[in-house]
Amino acid sequence: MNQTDWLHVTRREAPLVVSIPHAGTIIPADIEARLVSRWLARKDADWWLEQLYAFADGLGATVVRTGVSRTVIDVNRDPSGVSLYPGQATTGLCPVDTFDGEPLYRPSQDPDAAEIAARRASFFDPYHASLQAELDRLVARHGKVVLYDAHSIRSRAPRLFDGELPQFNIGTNSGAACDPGLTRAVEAACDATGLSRVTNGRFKGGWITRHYGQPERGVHAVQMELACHGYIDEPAELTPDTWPTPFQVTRAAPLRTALADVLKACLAFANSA
Ligand SMILES: N=CN[C@@H](CCC(=O)O)C(=O)O
Repeated sequence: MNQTDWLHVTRREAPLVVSIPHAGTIIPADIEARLVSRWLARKDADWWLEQLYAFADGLGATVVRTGVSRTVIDVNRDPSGVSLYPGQATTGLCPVDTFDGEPLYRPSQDPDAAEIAARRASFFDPYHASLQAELDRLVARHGKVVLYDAHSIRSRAPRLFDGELPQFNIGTNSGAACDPGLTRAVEAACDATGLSRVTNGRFKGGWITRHYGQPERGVHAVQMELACHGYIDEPAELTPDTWPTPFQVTRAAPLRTALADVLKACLAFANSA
């Protein structure tokens, strides 16, 4: 697969990079043939994020997005295979089950170490080479850059967390990934909506936030995990007939306005002395 078929980089000049690691649905045919079902393999995608954040390049943000499904390889996981949350339920670099614990592969079809290494070379490394190059380019130009890692998830996923997720879940690797001033600015933009928000709750930031967030080197990273009911219907029961639901432009409008304010707050922080 040619890189341009799946790796999308919109290059702009402002000191803000938006990473979209989980909206992809591409699964190569040889992998798909070994999966339990096409639907299950795409169930945990961050649906419609490219539509939700379509305004970002208009703000001057550089956007890096993979079209490849996280089921093939998850670019938000440590490439060495170390768990994001040791001892807790989570999905891995080449996940073998869904958020709900359903097996993704037919019996004896899980990827072995050689296949994981090949997927890493094909899809993980190019994504990160692009992300690193864009961050380097913008740090060289501005000195200080915000990396905003964009996610969404169902508001209820009992294997991963109790109860219902707030609308905005900000992750900064418990404060290590960015200056506290950026965290406060993003929190303020979320809180101005009156909608629910938590910082470093269940979602503290994945590998992208943890790896690139190095304030001392000019990269301030923040992860935004949205409860997806802010822009789409979330059915009580997920089946191939009910999920995913379509993107809803009207429903998404207030959330988009809030997210534009969040990204503007990121830019104001990056442009500050
Ligand atoms: N929708 C995706 N969520 C992220 C969250 C990472 C974290 O735990 O903060 C993921 O699975 O990579």
